[in-house]
Amino acid sequence: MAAPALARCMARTGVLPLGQAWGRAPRLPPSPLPAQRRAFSNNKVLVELDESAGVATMKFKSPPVNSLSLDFLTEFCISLEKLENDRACRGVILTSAVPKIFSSGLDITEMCGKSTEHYAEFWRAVQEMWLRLYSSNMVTVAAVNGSSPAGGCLIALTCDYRIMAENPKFSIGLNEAQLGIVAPFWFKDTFVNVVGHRVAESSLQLGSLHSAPEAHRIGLVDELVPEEKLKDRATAVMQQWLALPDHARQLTKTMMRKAVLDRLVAHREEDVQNFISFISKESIQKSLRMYMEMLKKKKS
Ligand SMILES: CCCCC/C=C\C/C=C\CCC/C=C/C(=O)SCCNC(=O)CCNC(=O)[C@H](O)C(C)(C)COP(=O)(O)OP(=O)(O)OC[C@H]1O[C@@H](n2cnc3c(N)ncnc32)[C@H](O)[C@@H]1OP(=O)(O)O
Repeated sequence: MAAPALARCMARTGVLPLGQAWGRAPRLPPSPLPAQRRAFSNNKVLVELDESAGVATMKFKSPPVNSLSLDFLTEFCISLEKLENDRACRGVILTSAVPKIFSSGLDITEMCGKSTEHYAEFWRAVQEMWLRLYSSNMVTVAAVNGSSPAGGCLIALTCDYRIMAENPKFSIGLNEAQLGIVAPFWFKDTFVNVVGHRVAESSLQLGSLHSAPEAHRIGLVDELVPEEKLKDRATAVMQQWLALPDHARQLTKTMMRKAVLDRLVAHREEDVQNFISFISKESIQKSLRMYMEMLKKKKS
């Protein structure tokens, strides 16, 4: 199904028509086939699957800043679903093909001056991305090779393990408060599960963007490595995780994440309505417009 048709279907039903994102049967190990590499790509996400290792790399390629637009989110979910259903794939590394940027977070233009229907469609796609990634049966490793504010940080937090390039110019964090907006409860829950309540509380209130060393110190990322070693390190970490039996790891992951996933699943439509009423406020629209202007001025 083409991305726009799929987006419409997601807007109508609230889920991708490809199957449920959570509560799947455990994955089976891949059959011992000869070594093979496959790649598939749509406009914004490139996927390379190394069948012999059982590992895919998903590269975000939506310049200039890999913002999470409706199209991006739809393509992301399609790619993830394909891998989830592929017995040859047991793990996925998420990284960026755009230099210096992992992802700039939700596409602000999707949240400015649009219709209620558009906000609902967009927010369902954001929810879908998170539900699918957080509940994935695959091992998920974020190789954070650039700045990663807000929704970009959420993607990294949603993975099982985070490795960041130790470039002092890269920052990561849930900076929503700086935009005059509020991270929804499931962003907050995911953050708390990674860094703990105290750190999450102050970081969220201040809308902090943490430098790579600071992010490592507070546990937001698990490791820092020189940029040129990021890919190899992500591959090595993936191998360590895949050395364990899938079923034990998957059931443990489900046990750790179920409460947080269930909370959104139970309140999904309410969360969409909250988003619409919040984002439609004139004061919030004004804050977002000013923020976009600030980004543009920074350039000139
Ligand atoms: C109790 C009640 C609670 C109710 C709550 C209910 C619901 C919750 C409501 C809302 C929740 C929303 C959650 C939002 C999450 C988000 O992710 S918001 C997005 C936050 N992102 C950012 O703040 C990042 C902004 N961007 C930057 O800081 C920089 O662009 C950069 C990523 C560091 C890259 O810098 P640089 O390389 O210098 O590139 P430029 O700044 O020049 O940018 C290039 C062009 O890209 C445009 N752009 C950048 N980011 C975005 C974005 N996120 N969306 C759309 N567009 C973006 C930028 O404007 C430039 O455009 P032009 O070339 O000037 O046209």
